[in-house]
Amino acid sequence: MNQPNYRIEVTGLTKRFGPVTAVDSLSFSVEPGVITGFLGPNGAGKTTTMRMILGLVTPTAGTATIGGKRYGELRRPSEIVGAVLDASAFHPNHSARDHLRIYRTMGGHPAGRVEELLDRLGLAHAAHRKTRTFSTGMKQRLSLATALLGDPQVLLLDEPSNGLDPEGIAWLRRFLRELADEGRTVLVSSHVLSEVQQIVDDIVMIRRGTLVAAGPLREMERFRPSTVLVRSPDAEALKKVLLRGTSDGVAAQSVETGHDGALRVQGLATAQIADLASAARLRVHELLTEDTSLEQLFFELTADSEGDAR
Ligand SMILES: Nc1ncnc2c1ncn2[C@@H]1O[C@H](COP(=O)(O)OP(=O)(O)OP(=O)(O)O)[C@@H](O)[C@H]1O
Repeated sequence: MNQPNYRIEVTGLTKRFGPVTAVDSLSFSVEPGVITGFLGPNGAGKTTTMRMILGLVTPTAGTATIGGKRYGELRRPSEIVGAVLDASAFHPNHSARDHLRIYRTMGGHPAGRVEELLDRLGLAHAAHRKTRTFSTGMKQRLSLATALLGDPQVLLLDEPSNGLDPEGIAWLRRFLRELADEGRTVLVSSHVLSEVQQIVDDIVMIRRGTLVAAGPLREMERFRPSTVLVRSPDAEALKKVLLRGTSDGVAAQSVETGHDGALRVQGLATAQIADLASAARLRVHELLTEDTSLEQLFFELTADSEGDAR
């Protein structure tokens, strides 16, 4: 069978709300079969982008397509795209089963879907309970069940890990993995990298509405400069030597002197530092590589966007 490729393609997407540019010439794609994390601090433009993909907000410029079509051009869109933008939007006096039945009927989905999804989402035991008694984790599950009623190939989830405890996050990870393994396109937004780091394969990172980085999470390693900590009684002389480097151009990109007098060197490996020190007859008492954590990298790459007026 020829299964269409439901890739999400965002091209030059821009949204201005009066003087505020929420999304600015943003381009990226999201592939089927993997989980993609859509990352950026609060206010970076994630929700606005997702709403444009879903046809809920009209772009000022650019396009967002799913399987090559804009949302508005999709036939029976709820069978192609499922979304959770607000995981608490339930009638408080409806039971989980009532809620799903209403949405199943509205969407014209098969009758068996409600029980099947209650089961799959681990909600069968709570199906009769009113949603106002639900925990955050149960609400997330019910939202996911609602989004999956049409058995969509594409899933867009806005901050699904918000408020989940570690067990809830582990459950979400397993569940989204199953969906991706079934060949679905899964886009998950978050403003906390550490919450989705264990969940996602690819990332799209934005800052102030523009793209910062995109690609497999493991390739983020190359954006992760390691710093070498150097302790030396000859620190000031060593700093000059490291910045000057070798005659064939191997030199430190930066050397900072910390409060403790230790040097923090970027752009040179420990062996290169040791060799340069030795050639200059300078003493080294300690050499230590410090890896930037991904969380720190995320913070650095997306810094200064929070609360900015744009
Ligand atoms: N309807 C609107 N009218 C005016 N400004 C808006 C509107 N919607 C969003 N914005 C602004 O656009 C920017 C991006 O907001 P958006 O909600 O898309 O960011 P986000 O990355 O999803 O952040 P959060 O994680 O806080 O939801 C913010 O400055 C926000 O105040």
